[in-house]
Amino acid sequence: MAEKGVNNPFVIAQQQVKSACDKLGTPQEVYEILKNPIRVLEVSIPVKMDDGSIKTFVGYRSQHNDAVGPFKGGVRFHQDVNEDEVKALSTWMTFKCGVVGIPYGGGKGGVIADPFELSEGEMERLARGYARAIAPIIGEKIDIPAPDVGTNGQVMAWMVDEYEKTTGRFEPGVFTGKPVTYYGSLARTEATGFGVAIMARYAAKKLDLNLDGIRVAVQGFGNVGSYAAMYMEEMGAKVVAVSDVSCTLVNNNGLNIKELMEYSKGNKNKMITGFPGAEEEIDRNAVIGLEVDILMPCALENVFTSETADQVKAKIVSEGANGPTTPEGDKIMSDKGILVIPDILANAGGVTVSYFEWVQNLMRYNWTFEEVQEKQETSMNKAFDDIWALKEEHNVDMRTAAYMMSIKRVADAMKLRGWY
Ligand SMILES: NC(=O)C1=CN([C@@H]2O[C@H](COP(=O)(O)OP(=O)(O)OC[C@H]3O[C@@H](n4cnc5c(N)ncnc54)[C@H](OP(=O)(O)O)[C@@H]3O)[C@@H](O)[C@H]2O)C=CC1
Ligand SMILES: O=C(O)CCC(=O)C(=O)O
Repeated sequence: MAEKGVNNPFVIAQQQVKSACDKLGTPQEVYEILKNPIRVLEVSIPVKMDDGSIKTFVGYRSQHNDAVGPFKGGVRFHQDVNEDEVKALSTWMTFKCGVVGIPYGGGKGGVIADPFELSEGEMERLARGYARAIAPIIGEKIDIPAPDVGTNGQVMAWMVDEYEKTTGRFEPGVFTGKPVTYYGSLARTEATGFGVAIMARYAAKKLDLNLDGIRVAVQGFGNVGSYAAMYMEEMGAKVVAVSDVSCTLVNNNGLNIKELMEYSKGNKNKMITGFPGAEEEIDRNAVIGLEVDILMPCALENVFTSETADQVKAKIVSEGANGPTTPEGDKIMSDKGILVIPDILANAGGVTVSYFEWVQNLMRYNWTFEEVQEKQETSMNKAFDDIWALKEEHNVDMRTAAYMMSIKRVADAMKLRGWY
């Protein structure tokens, strides 16, 4: 999905930034600074495998911009990770943090590895090796990684432990997305999916759509997709389709999402195939063309492209994944009148609650689940309203408006700091 040539995500990220800079009329220095990450580190991680052999994995940490605050962004373990993908993801993080107005810049990490091919022990040694390798450039006030595709709270806990062993400093806030029992925040695990759902609900309200019985399809059933689906169901919608790499499950009366979450946990590689509560199983890619009102891409990049965007029948697309839509895909969906809630807004709940986790870590204090979700919702609804107002004022789509708002914040900080 994240190929280097066709639909290169970094080229797309640069185009998105450039087109919003042009709309804003920023001085050319702004794009000149924002077009590339400030630093990209490539690391080589030797891992002792269970059979006694040594296998070397390649990893990256890209630090895009820290004008507003420390670099922030997840770490992806996936076989298709590459340098340009990590650079794009770090660029998107800068502007995502700007959208919700949290005091961070953008960073992102990745390791070329298929987690499903690794035993738990190999996964732990890889996570620790990566944390050791990037330790010189991260820190609680410098760069704060978190989970992304293929990583989770346990991986973050290993990394915090390894960071302490490597540096001699106990800084639990150097990674976020940790388990609640080890310096994590309540409501972080749910945060990204919850945000994708509440942004869809907010958009539905704008379009006068009632959520009761509304048809929803979700692509990807990992951390983001599963909670997005669960919250949509709780809000009264019917989640009629869910996909992962194995298939798309369909049930026109609505899938029981909690049962599906339980089922996939116990299934090989956490897959959804074989779920008894589905009416039928169809091709995994068919999910995007189904007759639904709301579509939630929660997997990887380049889902809605010049070749596929035309299949979309939904009225609202809430982007849980980073970079699911290419600029051509955006144009096609916009021409069809589809309201696309851009990734840097729709999935900003994860980093927002990571920020709350970090604040709690620095204070050595804990908030309740309800407090965290309430703060998240207030922050994301405000971002939605601000972006909506800009979209109306400049007659642009929500993605361009989101970039315009965020670029202005980052550019103001760079100006005040004397970067241009
Ligand atoms: N975790 C977070 O807090 C945040 C994540 N995001 C973004 O959300 C997206 C998902 O991340 P997350 O849920 O954490 O990752 P996970 O690893 O938990 O889940 C990814 C899911 O995507 C599925 N998937 C992969 N390829 C395909 C495909 N071709 N078709 C259908 N499904 C597919 C996977 O299936 P399988 O398991 O079968 O391989 C899995 O269900 C990513 O783009 C990520 O960057 C954005 C903000 C925050
Ligand atoms: O929680 C975080 O810090 C970052 C999450 C992330 O990687 C993302 O929003 O893409």
